[in-house]
Amino acid sequence: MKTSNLGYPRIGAHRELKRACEKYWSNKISLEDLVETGKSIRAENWKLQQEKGIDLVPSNDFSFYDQVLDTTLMVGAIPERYKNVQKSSKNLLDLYFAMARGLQKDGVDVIAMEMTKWFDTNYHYIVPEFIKDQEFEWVSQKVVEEFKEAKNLGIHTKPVLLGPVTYLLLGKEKEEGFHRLDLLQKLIPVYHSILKELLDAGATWVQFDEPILSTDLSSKEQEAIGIVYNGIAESFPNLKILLASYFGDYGDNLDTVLDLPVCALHLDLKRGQGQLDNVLESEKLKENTSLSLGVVDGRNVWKNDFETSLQFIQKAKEKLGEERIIVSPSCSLLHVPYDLELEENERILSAEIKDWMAFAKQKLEELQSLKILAKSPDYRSQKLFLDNAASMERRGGSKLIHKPKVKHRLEQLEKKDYYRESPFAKRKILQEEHLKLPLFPTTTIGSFPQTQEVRRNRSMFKKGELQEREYVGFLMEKTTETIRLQEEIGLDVPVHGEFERNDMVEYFGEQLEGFTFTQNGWVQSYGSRCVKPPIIYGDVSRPVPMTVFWTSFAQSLTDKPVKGMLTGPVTILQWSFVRDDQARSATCEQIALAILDEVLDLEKEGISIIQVDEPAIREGLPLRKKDWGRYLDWAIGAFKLSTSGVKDSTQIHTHMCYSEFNDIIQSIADMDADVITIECSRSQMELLDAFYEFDYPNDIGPGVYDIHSPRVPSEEEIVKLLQKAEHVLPASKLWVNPDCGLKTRGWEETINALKVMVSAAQQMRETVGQPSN
Ligand SMILES: CN1c2c(nc(N)[nH]c2=O)NC[C@@H]1CNc1ccc(C(=O)N[C@@H](CCC(=O)N[C@@H](CCC(=O)N[C@@H](CCC(=O)O)C(=O)O)C(=O)O)C(=O)O)cc1
Ligand SMILES: N[C@@H](CCS)C(=O)O
Ligand SMILES: [Zn+2]
Repeated sequence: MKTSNLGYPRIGAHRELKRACEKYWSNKISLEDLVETGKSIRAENWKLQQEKGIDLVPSNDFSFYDQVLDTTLMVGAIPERYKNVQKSSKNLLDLYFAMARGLQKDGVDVIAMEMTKWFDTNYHYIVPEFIKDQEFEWVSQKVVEEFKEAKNLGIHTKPVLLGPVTYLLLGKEKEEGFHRLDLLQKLIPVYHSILKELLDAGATWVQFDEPILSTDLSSKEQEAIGIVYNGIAESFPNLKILLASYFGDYGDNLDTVLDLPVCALHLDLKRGQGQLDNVLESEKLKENTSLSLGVVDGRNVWKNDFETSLQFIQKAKEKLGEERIIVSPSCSLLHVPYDLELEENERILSAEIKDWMAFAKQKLEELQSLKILAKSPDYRSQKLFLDNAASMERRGGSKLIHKPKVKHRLEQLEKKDYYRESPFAKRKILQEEHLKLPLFPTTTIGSFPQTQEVRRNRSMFKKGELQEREYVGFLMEKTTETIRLQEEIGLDVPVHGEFERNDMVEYFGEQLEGFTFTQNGWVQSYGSRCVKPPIIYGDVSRPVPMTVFWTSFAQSLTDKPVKGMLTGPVTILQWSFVRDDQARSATCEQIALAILDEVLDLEKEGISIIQVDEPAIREGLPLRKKDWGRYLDWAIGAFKLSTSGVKDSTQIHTHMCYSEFNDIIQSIADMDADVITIECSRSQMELLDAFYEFDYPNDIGPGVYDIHSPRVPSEEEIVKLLQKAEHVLPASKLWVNPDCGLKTRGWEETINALKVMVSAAQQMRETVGQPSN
């Protein structure tokens, strides 16, 4: 029996990589310093995993930005627009960062590659771009270099490669007339060259990640998997292939993978528990194929229940024998924080709840314990097991979890609680009378720049170095300045700016009962950006108002209607670590009621426009279509529950970014928000087509400029986008706003861009009804 890990967090236990990257990007440290930081994080991770008894320690799971972008550079799929950067860069990392972030320097002006969500996680990958005559060549040697780097430290690793089928399918065709899978035959030789070099360097195992196998695949896509892995096995008979899919079971792809001549097949037994029986009972399971049993949850922070895991392991052991079992996490540990031991402040994370949890480092220990216990004939009498069982029992019996009042409130819900009083058409008239907004009303999505100054003040306040009075005074100043600024710029619906928030989810988690949070539980979201997901351990309720003070304060500074800003129940759920002792739908409904309480309090305080952000609704969609209906029922239901109790004259907005709407447009319409603001500029308003074709009934604010870039758009550009929008939707339905919040931007570019946006809206008002050319 072996233990294996699929991947380890790479941002550094104290976010060393984040800090080093950001310093390098602002020319504060040299390339050598940055490279050194990467090297020391890798060494630390490898040594730790070795110390914790992991037999198959991954390499090439490290990344300076993203593992999909690493693959793009590895196979030389560098889009044409970076060729000049490639020629002028002295090193591959600068080219790599230009692809990730765009580059505006020394006369070069090149936009970044698109970024989107990695399956149903809050991690973002850089989308590969392909053309019809795409060529591939082995460019970046990273995978071989890192294998050798570990070897020099005396650690024999298992290199991890993103498999070619998933890589191609996650990309986009940038031209018409071909399908990206047609490129497979050109891509395979590059993988073969790499494998040859890895074998020459002494590699034995290679892990191929093909998480696309947890989604619905066509027979052509399944065939592609067969072609790739039969080909590799044939060309490299001495290579031990570990094929890994995760975030779900293999479903209809199971026969395809069981046919493959691989040394080990990884099963995610957290998301796909039922598949172990299917695999063990299948006549197709090859005699020499081992199973990597993903029993330790790589997507959550709860301590492993050894009894459950050991039952899986024993079952597999009885059927296959000990030597064909590998004990693993369900997926890479990239999605969980580093180390629970760093959580030392009991006032933040109580000892009682900490006892129920395991972060990446603790999960390594769990793998080792499971291996030891699985080898023991009477594991239930072992101390390792008894300690774990006692902890499970303490959690099960804890008084912190169940709140009868919350459960009772859920039981009382009626159908009417999920519906607004009147249909949209009637609400719209009442809202127009009440709000008196012009055509093409202008607004922003909520956050304004979270500058170093804002973060430093909060950090000082949290450390006790700044009194509450001073911190609140500082936030009041920022909010006041921001309201004044929005008035000067001429925005019709100002916001308070969200300066008091560390994060749009964590901030709410900190104020809700049933949630706890961490000091250092950082998880990479994209590139150098991290989030600290709150942890939902019990029934959720809202003890006191969360945003009323700041919204009312902002409203007191202006006669314009200030838009209240909340995060919606599905997004709070999706971006938190969620309790695993009840259905996610039940937890989501509890959060919805807490948000409803806040919505009603804002309304009571005279706030007439309330935005409930739901950027994660699309991301939470199950990976298999058959599961969509059930999810959408409860997710859309939760949003409606959180917003339906208001008066007809109160305008509910929602906001979504990173979303493709075509396949869920009916559900978006069912949310019945009076206004939806969406990310649209990077697709040049293409996303609006879904709203047009569906004849979407309510109002829409298609984002008119990209907030991920410091670039200030021109008025002409925005007018063009708005005219495009007006072609598909009547002017009376359109709002004007950026793609998303402005928290990652600087002040200067924010002010300039908003001025241009307001001016473009004015131009549109003047031309309404006139034919545009
Ligand atoms: C909209 N997005 C979000 C997602 N998920 C969320 N949970 N939240 C989101 O907003 N998913 C999809 C997208 C992802 N986009 C982003 C965008 C930006 C960030 C980001 O900027 N992250 C910050 C951390 C934010 C935060 O929690 N800040 C805290 C702590 C700040 C900090 O590091 N403090 C320093 C001290 C600072 C000083 O003294 O100067 C420290 O603790 O050492 C805060 O503001 O209080 C990031 O820096 O990565 C994430 C996702
Ligand atoms: N209100 C949030 C939404 C981000 S998706 C913001 O403006 O940052
Ligand atoms: Zn957004």
